[in-house]
Amino acid sequence: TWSTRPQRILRAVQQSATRGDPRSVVRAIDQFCRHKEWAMNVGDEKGCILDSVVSELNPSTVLELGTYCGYSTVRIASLLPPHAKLITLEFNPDFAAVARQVIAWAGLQGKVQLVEGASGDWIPKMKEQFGVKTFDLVFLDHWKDRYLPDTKLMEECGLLRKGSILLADNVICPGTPDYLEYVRNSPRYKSQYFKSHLEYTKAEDGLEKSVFLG
Ligand SMILES: CNc1ncnc2c1ncn2[C@@H]1O[C@H](/C=C/CNC(=O)c2cc(-c3ccc(F)cc3)cc(O)c2O)[C@@H](O)[C@H]1O
Ligand SMILES: [Mg+2]
Repeated sequence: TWSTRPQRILRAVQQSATRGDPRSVVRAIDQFCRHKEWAMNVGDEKGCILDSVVSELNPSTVLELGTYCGYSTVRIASLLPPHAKLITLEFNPDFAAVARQVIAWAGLQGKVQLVEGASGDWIPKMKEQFGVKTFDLVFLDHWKDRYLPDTKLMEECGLLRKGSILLADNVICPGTPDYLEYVRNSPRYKSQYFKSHLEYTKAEDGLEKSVFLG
């Protein structure tokens, strides 16, 4: 096959979605991944939970760990208030290149800063590089064994404030047991599980929403 799956997802967006219309970009990716090729986007069912958390919080500063093709980046950015900023980290240059084009097709490049690099390297530099004080919302959707170390790193770097929300994908499938144990047992978090399904399937999965208590 001449292309990669992310490139085929981008082509589906360019062929089926309307430029500047984020909802049509989300729909095009969901259609492609449900009917043509499965891909690890948060998907439409968990995506609605993501949308409700973002809309309720109305965050000014958002961090996303693991951009992949930019599906959740587009969902989140399309719901942000005018001056809000979303920083999304992606260390695979091919995925980052696709995500940039998906985000641009949705017309959201003004709200999104896609940073090519590893979360472990960039989290300690957020304040000095991007003038970020703290994040109102962090969406974790990168390597599952990195959720916990990166959460501890964000705490150590002072990037979380009383009331910051961590929203984690895949806490059941593939699963993030050490992270779940931490946020559910630490006195510094109030955690809540939103039961759903693995994107485009009937398997159980869910999002964990954890409020940092300071
Ligand atoms: C470690 N620091 C990092 N810094 C920056 N980017 C990072 C990154 N780790 C990973 N990434 C990037 O995030 C993305 C990785 C996501 C990992 N996600 C999954 O493995 C995943 C996997 C499944 C899945 C579920 C069931 C199954 F049978 C097969 C797969 C479902 C999901 O929703 C998933 O999110 C890639 O784009 C990768 O390049
Ligand atoms: Mg995921």
